[in-house]
Amino acid sequence: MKIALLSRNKKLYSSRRLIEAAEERGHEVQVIDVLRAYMNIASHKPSIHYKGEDINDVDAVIPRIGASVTAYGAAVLRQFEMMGVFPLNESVALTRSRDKLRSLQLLSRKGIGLPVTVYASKPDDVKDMIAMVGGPPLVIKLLEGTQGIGVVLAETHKSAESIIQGFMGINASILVQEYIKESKGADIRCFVIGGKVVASMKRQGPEGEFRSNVHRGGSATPIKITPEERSTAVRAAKIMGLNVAGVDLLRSNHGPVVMEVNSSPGLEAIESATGKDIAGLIIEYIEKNKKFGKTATRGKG
Ligand SMILES: Nc1ncnc2c1ncn2[C@@H]1O[C@H](COP(=O)(O)OP(=O)(O)OP(=O)(O)O)[C@@H](O)[C@H]1O
Ligand SMILES: [Mg+2]
Ligand SMILES: [Mg+2]
Repeated sequence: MKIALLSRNKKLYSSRRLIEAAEERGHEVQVIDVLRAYMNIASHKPSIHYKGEDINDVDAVIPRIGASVTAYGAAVLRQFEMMGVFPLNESVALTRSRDKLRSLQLLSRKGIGLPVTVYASKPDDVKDMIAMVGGPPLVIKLLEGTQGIGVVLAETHKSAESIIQGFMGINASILVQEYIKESKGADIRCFVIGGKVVASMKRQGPEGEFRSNVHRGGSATPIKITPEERSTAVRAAKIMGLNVAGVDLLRSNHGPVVMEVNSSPGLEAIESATGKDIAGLIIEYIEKNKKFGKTATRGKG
């Protein structure tokens, strides 16, 4: 089959591995930088052009769309869906997962365990907000943060208030969250493909750091997860509508809680921690499941 890989950089580990795994299995991969793709929005005749070429012979599309190009990338993916091309993850699920509030709301309505979380833009009553998550210590997160940047632990009322006021002062939307102390600076990444957890790793922050992000010096090791963790990860991916997802969990006293669900989970850490051929499993999933027009929304968004 012919696979379109939506990626801005084919030299990145995850892109390289997906290309390698597809080619090993005799497939052809075309890498498309979404920002350079252009689309004809003609009635009943959707098309995508890339570098002067009409892309009309693709069987499946793998989105690896960076957070900064989510909207345009999702439009390109949606165009493929309108053409009947099978997406590894569909555009609706991708945009859902990129919106932290929408994700938490979707997960909460299905009863997935979550850290107690309050969202705010311009709260008048900061003290009430702090009380809602059970008081300090608590975690304050910039909604736009990534790689652990913009995630702060406030240990006292005073520091919580001043950090929240500081973020409000620069008009940043924030999440205030119960601090899961029991997780001891570690989180669990469950890699889900087609409703199964195919690999999982524990990420542990360095001594004295509550954030486990590999970019903040965290280390990754394989971990055996519990049946409850497994079913939580699988359900979370399903609720988001993702065929492939990286579900991040914290081990709390009240069971596994989901921190976030990633629609383009990286392959490097999980493959090197577990030694598993995740890229190969993704291509296999496409081989088994690709079907013309097989999406929940057929590009309706
Ligand atoms: N409520 C919490 N309790 C305990 N630890 C937390 C909590 N929230 C976050 N952490 C720790 O901080 C790390 C970073 O938080 P989070 O994943 O929410 O932000 P991020 O990694 O910057 O965002 P993104 O994953 O979207 O790029 C987590 O991996 C986890 O180790
Ligand atoms: Mg994270
Ligand atoms: Mg993330």
